[in-house]
Amino acid sequence: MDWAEKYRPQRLADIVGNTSAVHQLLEWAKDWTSDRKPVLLYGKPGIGKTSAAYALARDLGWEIIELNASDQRTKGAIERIAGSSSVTASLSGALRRLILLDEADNLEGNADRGGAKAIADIIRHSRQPIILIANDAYGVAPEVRKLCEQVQFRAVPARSLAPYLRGICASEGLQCDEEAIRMIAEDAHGDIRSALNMLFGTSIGRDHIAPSDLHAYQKDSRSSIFDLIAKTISGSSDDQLIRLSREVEDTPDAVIQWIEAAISQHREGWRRASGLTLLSRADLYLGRTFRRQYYTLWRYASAMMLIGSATVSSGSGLRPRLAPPGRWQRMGQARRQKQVRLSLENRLAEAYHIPQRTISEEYLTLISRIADDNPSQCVRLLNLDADQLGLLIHDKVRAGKIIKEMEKQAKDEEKRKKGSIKVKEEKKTLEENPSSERKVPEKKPPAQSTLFSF
Ligand SMILES: Nc1ncnc2c1ncn2[C@@H]1O[C@H](COP(=O)(O)OP(=O)(O)OP(=O)(O)O)[C@@H](O)[C@H]1O
Repeated sequence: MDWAEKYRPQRLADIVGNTSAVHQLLEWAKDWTSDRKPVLLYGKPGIGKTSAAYALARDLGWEIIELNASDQRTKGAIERIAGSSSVTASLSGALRRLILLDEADNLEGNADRGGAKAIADIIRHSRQPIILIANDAYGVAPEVRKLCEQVQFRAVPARSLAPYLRGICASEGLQCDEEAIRMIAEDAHGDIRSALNMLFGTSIGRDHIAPSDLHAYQKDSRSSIFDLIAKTISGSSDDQLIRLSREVEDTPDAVIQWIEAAISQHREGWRRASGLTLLSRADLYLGRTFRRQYYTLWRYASAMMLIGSATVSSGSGLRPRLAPPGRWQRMGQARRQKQVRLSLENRLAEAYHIPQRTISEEYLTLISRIADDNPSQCVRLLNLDADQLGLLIHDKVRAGKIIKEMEKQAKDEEKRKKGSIKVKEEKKTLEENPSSERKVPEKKPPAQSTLFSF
């Protein structure tokens, strides 16, 4: 068994790092009642989200049902599996049944059509606790996200990971040099699964690990795009660049964008101009590769983008900031924005019984003006989240404040309600037992509300 599985944390206390997230999760579970929101655990892969959910269930003696494969994500299947289990008592006699929805940021794919809506319905009606897991909270459909309490898992820093790796070496009887431990902890970038895999991979056939063994293991494994771009800009040899380009997982059309981002950082205009000219030639070859389905052309494209850029960059002394191309980030933001817009238009279409397209083309400006005059009423009526309101009133910051204020008011109202139930009980006790002398506070009138309409 590989070590990532062998050392999967069994109890919450075994989870490395993320103390406050684990605490938040435990508090949620301890106080759980059926009107409590489900939890959305999010964060990058390999940092313990799934393990934490299982460990929580084990610590509390809860049963766990996991739904993760996309073929289980059709509306009917979700309703059948999670819907029924969420409202019936556990057969095994466990106190509760924890429903785990992994890959919650992947509910809208082809096989999942209807998934997000089904999950939103289940969440609203479930009488059992639910944990959703996602890498990116914003990838989760807004109608689901806003029903959840969000708990962020963060990448585990190398200084917390190193002692953990040392412990594993000790229990495996493996000697590992401090420098090797440090390198593994840092190379993992917070991903504990990847650190364990690297340690396990390097340990095969050895009882001692030195930093040089690690290099050998890393060389055997795939090189990262970071190595490839750094080596290209530092002007490494043609052979080395071609070898690295075969090892990276990224396809040439992704690599070309990374190089473009790095080449654009040259101070000298001629380097930028020559580099970008070469990239545009490489891009032509890539286009032809796809159009003609003739993959031999990839080689020309790779050679031109890598060897060409290395020639242009050699001797520049540039140490580029290696970051994913800004265009991807902008595309991600645009995609997110589009999702918010679509969910808003669908909500309006449903509320006013007007087709979504008509809303988009004819009514959005009008509704936006009305919403601007009375945003909180609009939120109440249409059940909007901060992103949707921000889009409607064209002001993200104001929308955030309004939603926060409304959540606060809702909490206060909840407390007031609980208080008035208590007062009623005390009043009843007083009537039954007049000798008791407690004063009954006056009941406040309910908040006024007006209708939002157009
Ligand atoms: N915080 C942690 N403490 C201890 N071990 C961990 C932790 N995070 C990850 N691991 C190790 O990595 C393995 C994978 O972790 P897990 O499946 O919980 O990650 P994840 O965040 O849910 O990742 P993914 O998003 O890919 O599902 C575990 O079996 C465990 O060995």
